[in-house]
Amino acid sequence: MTLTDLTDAPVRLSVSGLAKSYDTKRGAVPVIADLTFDVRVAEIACIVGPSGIGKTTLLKCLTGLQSITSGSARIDGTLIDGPPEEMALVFQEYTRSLMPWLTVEKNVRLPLRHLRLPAAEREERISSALEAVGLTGAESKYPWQLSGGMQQRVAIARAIAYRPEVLVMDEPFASVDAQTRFELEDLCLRIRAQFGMTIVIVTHDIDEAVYLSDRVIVLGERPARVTRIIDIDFGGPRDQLTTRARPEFAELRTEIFELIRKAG
Ligand SMILES: Nc1ncnc2c1ncn2[C@@H]1O[C@H](COP(=O)(O)OP(=O)(O)OP(=O)(O)O)[C@@H](O)[C@H]1O
Repeated sequence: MTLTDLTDAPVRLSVSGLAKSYDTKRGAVPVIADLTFDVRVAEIACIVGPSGIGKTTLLKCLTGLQSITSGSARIDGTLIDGPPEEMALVFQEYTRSLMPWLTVEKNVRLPLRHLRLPAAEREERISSALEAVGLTGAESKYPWQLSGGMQQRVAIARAIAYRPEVLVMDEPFASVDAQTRFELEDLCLRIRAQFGMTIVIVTHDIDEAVYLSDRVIVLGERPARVTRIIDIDFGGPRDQLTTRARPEFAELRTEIFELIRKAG
């Protein structure tokens, strides 16, 4: 499969009629009413919507950290009813997700302890993950010796060393400066190309969603429903300057902005 024919790729993540209520002292509070969408193998899907609509709640349901009230989420056809082995999660708060007392290399090594890998493969995964994120040579540094962007690269390296089928990211670039954000977005595109991972990202940044996505899933209404699913095809490799300068880019941005504004 090439990255130009993703529409023919099999469905990896399938969400069907997913609803979620939180049990509170005042009773069950519905947050998500009804979400249905698919994400195919090696696609990048961004989830956008107004603040408080339930984006993080959706990611928690997909990663098995929260139970689903009704409906279902499946990965390769298997029902998600706990944290799936095939998934890895990257949070916005890299400072809280990395272990400050462990070196970069040991942070990346951590989740591999649970996989019974031959030693050579384990070492290869660690070094290729660090290489993929441009951190070769920083193995013995501690997270607190690195910039925010580099720390988020470590968190991403840790996720990709695990080689998940689906990489889930919750506002992963919200805490870094604009230049680093562009670099990390391009890193995402490279990871998808190199490892064929399916990537699901929650973002508040509409431009980021348009730049990265094969499909943008717009949430609206309260409790949340899918307002629209927008397929994005720029017909070739993406580039921060030329892709963002295209007229279709501006049209898509405006369309999504309007949808979110109406939904908010
Ligand atoms: N554990 C919980 N118990 C009860 N209500 C919760 C819980 N977690 C989240 N909520 C509520 O669910 C709603 C959706 O929250 P969520 O964080 O999923 O939205 P979001 O779209 O990710 O928000 P933002 O864009 O601001 O990050 C909010 O009203 C929130 O207060």
